[in-house]
Amino acid sequence: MVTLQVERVSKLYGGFVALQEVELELGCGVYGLLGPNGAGKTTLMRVMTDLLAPSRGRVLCNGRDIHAMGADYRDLLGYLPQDFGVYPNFTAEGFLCYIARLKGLGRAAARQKTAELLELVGLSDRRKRRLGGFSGGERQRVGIAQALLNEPQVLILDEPTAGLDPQERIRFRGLLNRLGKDRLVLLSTHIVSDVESAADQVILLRRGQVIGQGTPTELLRQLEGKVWNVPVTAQEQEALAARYPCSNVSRVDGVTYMRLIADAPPTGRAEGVPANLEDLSLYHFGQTDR
Ligand SMILES: Nc1ncnc2c1ncn2[C@@H]1O[C@H](COP(=O)(O)OP(=O)(O)OP(=O)(O)O)[C@@H](O)[C@H]1O
Repeated sequence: MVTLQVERVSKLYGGFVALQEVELELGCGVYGLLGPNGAGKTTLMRVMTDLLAPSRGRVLCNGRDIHAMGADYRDLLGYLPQDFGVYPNFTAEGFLCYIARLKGLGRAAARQKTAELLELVGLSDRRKRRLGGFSGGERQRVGIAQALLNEPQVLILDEPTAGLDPQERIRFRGLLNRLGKDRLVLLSTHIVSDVESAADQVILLRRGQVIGQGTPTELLRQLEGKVWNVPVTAQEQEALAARYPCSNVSRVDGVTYMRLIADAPPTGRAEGVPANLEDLSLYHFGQTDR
């Protein structure tokens, strides 16, 4: 089983602290790195791929410093960068074969691996089509396939769901579940629903610091007894919004409900409800997807 340990990693860009004393221990499974824009997710992932040197601290894979491991680490690693670009004139099959050859696979092995991965990401029927005509979701799937060419034990995906439509997101979650069974998968996102159903563990990153790590259930325990569904009148709505963080407003049978985070019931009609990750994101980051 593979493990990754991030040991007191800090990263400074000039005087700006992008990561501060980050400590993490990861094993097999799917980890969702959740944080608002600018929290330091890409920086942390680049440090964990050994593409970026930390200012302080180090990352260990199975107990060995990844920088000292060099090519040995890259053999274990698959990476989908945030700005994954494709060559529009390549077919899906041609592109993957090309990357496979660059990664050192022989011609026959490259073909076989390409066919296998196109099947895994559900693109076999589109293998002869040019990438230039692919949708955002199809392109991301090609990106994931290229990251899997060397059968990595560590798979790092930076914002893999960017630009996916709802259908593609669901499909992507299924793929992640399969991939996380026997390897370490770390994906970053600022979209709460991405980690809600796909991640075994969630890592919360805010202003370069890890402010929480655990299963969604463990993290949600912090909010027990603090989330309220409150029926409101038009007059109440503004005053309550100014006073409490609001993770949702809904309308049912002509009544408006606000979902509020507060230590005590905000009004006499407030009903306590179980917290979800959307509430947690609002609580920690002051923002939701909505
Ligand atoms: N090369 C750089 N030089 C200076 N500052 C940088 C550099 N790269 C990133 N930063 C800053 O460091 C902070 C963290 O950036 P990073 O890209 O890691 O965040 P992120 O959580 O991935 O955000 P996003 O979701 O927007 O990609 C940001 O404030 C960013 O402006």
